[in-house]
Amino acid sequence: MIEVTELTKLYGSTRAVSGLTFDVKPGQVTGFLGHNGAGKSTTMRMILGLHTPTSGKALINGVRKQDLRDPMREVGAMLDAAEVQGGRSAFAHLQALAHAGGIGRHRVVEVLEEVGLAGAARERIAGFSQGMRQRLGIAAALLGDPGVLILDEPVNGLDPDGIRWLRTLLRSLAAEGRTVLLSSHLMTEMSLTADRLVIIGQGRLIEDTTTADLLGRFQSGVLIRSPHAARLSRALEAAGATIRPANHTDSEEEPVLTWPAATGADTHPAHHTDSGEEPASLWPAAAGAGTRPVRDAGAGEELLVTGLTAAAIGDIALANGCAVHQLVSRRTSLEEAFMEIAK
Ligand SMILES: Nc1ncnc2c1ncn2[C@@H]1O[C@H](COP(=O)(O)OP(=O)(O)OP(=O)(O)O)[C@@H](O)[C@H]1O
Repeated sequence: MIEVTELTKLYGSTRAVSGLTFDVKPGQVTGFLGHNGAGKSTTMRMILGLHTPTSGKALINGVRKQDLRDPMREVGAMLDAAEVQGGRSAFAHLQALAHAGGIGRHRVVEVLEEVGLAGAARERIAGFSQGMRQRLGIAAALLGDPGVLILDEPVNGLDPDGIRWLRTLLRSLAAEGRTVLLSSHLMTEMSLTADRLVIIGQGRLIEDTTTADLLGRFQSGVLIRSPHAARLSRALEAAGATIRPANHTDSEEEPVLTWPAATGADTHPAHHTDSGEEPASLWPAAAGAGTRPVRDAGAGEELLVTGLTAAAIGDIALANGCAVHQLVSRRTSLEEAFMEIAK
């Protein structure tokens, strides 16, 4: 278990981490997401006792890392795989670490097997690819068979096979009841690996949620454009659909998709005052959309419909005598969603 409470780190005038609070629970893979410079590495370094917090605290199994009685067996970490000295062999490197932690030689053999480096164990690290270095870093983290694992950008440099291997490894370690925290700036990869997502931006917490919840908010939808948008919207909603403006605007109005957790804004629709045409109740505050009423205007604005297939939408439009000028299935890319959330 990792507990981060009101953690703050200032580097001179740079506020790298700001009042960050979240838990990382055992039995799950937790993804720690943020753009470059968001504060992920700084947070991990504070959890690992390598940097001193300006304020707040970060605990592993209820105590600070430096107060753990048997640190290597309680927590394993990989921060920067490139830092490893290149002159030694992988075996010699791991054996030195094992020796320092009072861990037997047999464990070195085991972890080399586990990360797929047994065949390269006697080769000098200097000749390793970035992916091999990542595997070696993960082997080092696993040496003490720890209950808590902290990995900074472990996917970097891995090829697709390596990424799949790592995903399976981390999920099985979590299934054994371990606490697994890994950072990344790749939303799609994290969504495939992590059960929970802690997303930060500029050192602050933006989201702490399950991956399933986040994916649900960015589910598939169908983009439609109709000169009878209001009538069609009513018919679609009556059939159980949720409708919101699509994630762009080509009018002079403000952008329509905002992310409430990022802005803290209350995005519940306000009554439309300039046309008075449609009640705001047309617009459920679904998925945190910055919503506004639908108007029938020219070719109509682009709307994102969720909860119905494109075929069902077409049938409903026909049954209600609504022309449709565009009907396109769309899946919001998770990277797009992440850009929106974390900006
Ligand atoms: N030792 C340091 N001295 C001064 N500023 C630092 C130091 N370490 C990090 N920073 C600054 O703190 C902020 C957070 O950096 P950090 O490396 O924690 O972010 P990150 O999310 O891990 O980014 P990346 O994915 O690029 O590693 C950045 O503005 C960075 O420049």
